[in-house]
Amino acid sequence: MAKTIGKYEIIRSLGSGAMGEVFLARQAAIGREVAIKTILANVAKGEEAEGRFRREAEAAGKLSHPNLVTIFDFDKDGDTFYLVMEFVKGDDLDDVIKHQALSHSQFLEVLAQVCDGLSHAHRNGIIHRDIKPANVRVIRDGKHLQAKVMDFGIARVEDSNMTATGIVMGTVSYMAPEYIRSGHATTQSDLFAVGVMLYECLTGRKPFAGDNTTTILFKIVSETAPPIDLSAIHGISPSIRNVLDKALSKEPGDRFQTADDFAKALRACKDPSWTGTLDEATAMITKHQEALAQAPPPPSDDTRLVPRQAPPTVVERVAPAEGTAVLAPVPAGKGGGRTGLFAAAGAAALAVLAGGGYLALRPKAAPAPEAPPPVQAPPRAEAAPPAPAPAPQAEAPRPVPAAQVESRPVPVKAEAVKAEPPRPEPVKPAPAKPEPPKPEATGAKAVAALLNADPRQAAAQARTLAANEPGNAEVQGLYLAALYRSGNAWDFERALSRAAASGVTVKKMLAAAPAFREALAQESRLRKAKPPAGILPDDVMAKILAGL
Ligand SMILES: Nc1ncnc2c1ncn2[C@@H]1O[C@H](COP(=O)(O)OP(=O)(O)OP(=O)(O)O)[C@@H](O)[C@H]1O
Repeated sequence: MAKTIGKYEIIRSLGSGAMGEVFLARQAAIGREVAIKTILANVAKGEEAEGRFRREAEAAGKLSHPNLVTIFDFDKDGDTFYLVMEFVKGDDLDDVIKHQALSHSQFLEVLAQVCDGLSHAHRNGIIHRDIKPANVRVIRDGKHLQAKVMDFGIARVEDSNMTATGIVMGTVSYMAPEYIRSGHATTQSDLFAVGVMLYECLTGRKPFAGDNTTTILFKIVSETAPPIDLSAIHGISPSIRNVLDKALSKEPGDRFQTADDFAKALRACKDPSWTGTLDEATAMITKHQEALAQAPPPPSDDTRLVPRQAPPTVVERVAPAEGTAVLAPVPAGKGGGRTGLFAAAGAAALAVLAGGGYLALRPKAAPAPEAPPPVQAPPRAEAAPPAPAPAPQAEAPRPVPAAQVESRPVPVKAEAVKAEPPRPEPVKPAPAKPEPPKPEATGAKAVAALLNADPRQAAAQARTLAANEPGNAEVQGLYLAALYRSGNAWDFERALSRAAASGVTVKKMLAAAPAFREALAQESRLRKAKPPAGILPDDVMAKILAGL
């Protein structure tokens, strides 16, 4: 190992990652310890590499925030590019998670600070693109807790085309669905990654787990994370489930719109008694109990909510264990710039999902592949019960062309569908399924008849009706009821906004659609339960209340 790099004296190696090696070094002139990240020659190869890395370092160097690692310098020694940054003592968040070394409330504070740092970066036009626990350092100094986001190594200036060298990197478990699909990462993609970390901090497991990259990518794009078990989570608000649902929404528009909003929600959840606008919501809904009480009594299985998770899907195993994915370079001129490049690579990834085998995996510098995530949460003082086992895998489907992957129906093994963890209200056994109406019966009545037996199917049918009759309060209310009974809070929110845009108010739907009244009555009961367990996020509830 060289003893110096530039004007810095190397002390020791701190570790290595996909981009190169990181050293602890000393800046002799001012006696300051720094961390130096060298960039692998093959990563830095290419005509524009130097300019690109310089611009990135320059952009990241302008950031100054207590929750972001400070960049001091960027230079070249011989053929080696290197980045000089603040040396951060402490532990990587992935180690902290592995050992469950913080309370749930402390984990929320760490993630809120990550959001604080990201908020600063986002306001300055920088997207991190590789948010993951290994890139967050946690400093614990007595009671003081500080998080620092590191490694803007693949961060890009918004709107830049600087990835044209053809290499796209990121750790797949934290990639947002839209980043996988299109290669276009936004601030929302960073926030999705924080959502993944939140799930991991709370459960010790990754929300989209799998023993190979293909499975993980497929799950991120098409499956809902297994619901968290609130009874195993202590000392924080049960509203964390709503926060998590929102953060992990597949659609960027359904997530927290800013890192500040996310940080606020996380900090609010540190208070176990916090229910956000729930108190207000409950009080106001109570005012309308009379109206709601006039609704016909709920059907006998009214408390039975369909699991929010998508049914287990079948994925063919092709790729080796998860690592940092490097999507194969596209020759210059063929990819049409960054988006084209990644779109091609994204299509390739989907082709792999379908059994193609295009995605190349580049192992991390450490020779051993990343271990698969533990099936059970690590032991905690509170002795959390074992986490739900991952969805069973069934036999692989026949490969299909990439273009078909997103739209084809996901093969389901009916017996493999798992129920959501118990809700506070008693769960009555589901009645025998009534005969589903004939396929041609697609009117409001048919949808209403399907509501109990198959809310997802009802929602699918009601969606068409709602699109055809945007101004029909009965239909819009029915659609919302079906979404509610499917546990689909994010589509509920979007449908609510669309109805409002068409002049269909909550009041009108309450009057026209008994199923909508029942859904709100159900939500009201769940929210009044101890602990509260409504399925709608607070801001959606606030919208409903605003419409009353
Ligand atoms: N500024 C820093 N201060 C202290 N330690 C650091 C600093 N930057 C990186 N490290 C440590 O150096 C090691 C290697 O970091 P690096 O960012 O290269 O890898 P990584 O994040 O694990 O992987 P990847 O590059 O694939 O994202 C990690 O253990 C990390 O905690």
